[in-house]
Amino acid sequence: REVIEMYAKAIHGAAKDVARKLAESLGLSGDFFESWVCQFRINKYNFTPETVGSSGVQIHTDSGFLTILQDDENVGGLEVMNPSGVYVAVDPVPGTLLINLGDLAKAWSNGRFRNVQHRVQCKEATIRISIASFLLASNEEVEAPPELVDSEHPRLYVPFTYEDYRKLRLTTKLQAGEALELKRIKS
Ligand SMILES: O=C(O)CCC(=O)C(=O)O
Ligand SMILES: [Fe+2]
Repeated sequence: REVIEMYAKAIHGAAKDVARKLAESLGLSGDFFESWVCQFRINKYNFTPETVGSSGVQIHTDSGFLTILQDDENVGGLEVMNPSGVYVAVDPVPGTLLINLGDLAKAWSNGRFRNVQHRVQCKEATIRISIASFLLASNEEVEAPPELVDSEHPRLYVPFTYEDYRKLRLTTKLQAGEALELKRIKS
């Protein structure tokens, strides 16, 4: 329990650091993510000879701002979709963490960041374990800061809370980023 608490605290801090640096890369400074929360999921895949070649996790985007993934060091299978729509395998690199951006990053950045689609394929009949830590918003509404909105970059999405958005993804079963388009401001 102590180890998990330490891990959680460190990852939460790292997630907020990375988010702040991403904001800085857009020329913004400020405490945008200070109150944002982190959620963890330990994924265990019981891959068998029958599941080889099939999907362990279907194609999806993560709903939060960013995900820090501690992937299984021995068992590959993660694939991300590149901008041309081609799956690219992300082979495990021991001792590293992987970061990918989710739907909130696209909304918050007014479309500048991309919510990357990914899936997990079963490559071999073995147990695969990964730890995904998601940086999610606080209770407040997520909206692009005014600096990212101008006449050339009109506001793309209505402000929404993460809770509201999570429910939308669940009820519509749109897991690959399409739910965000339901929040798009019609022009
Ligand atoms: O297990 C993995 O490598 C990825 C898991 C994942 O995409 C997720 O938990 O959202
Ligand atoms: Fe994911």
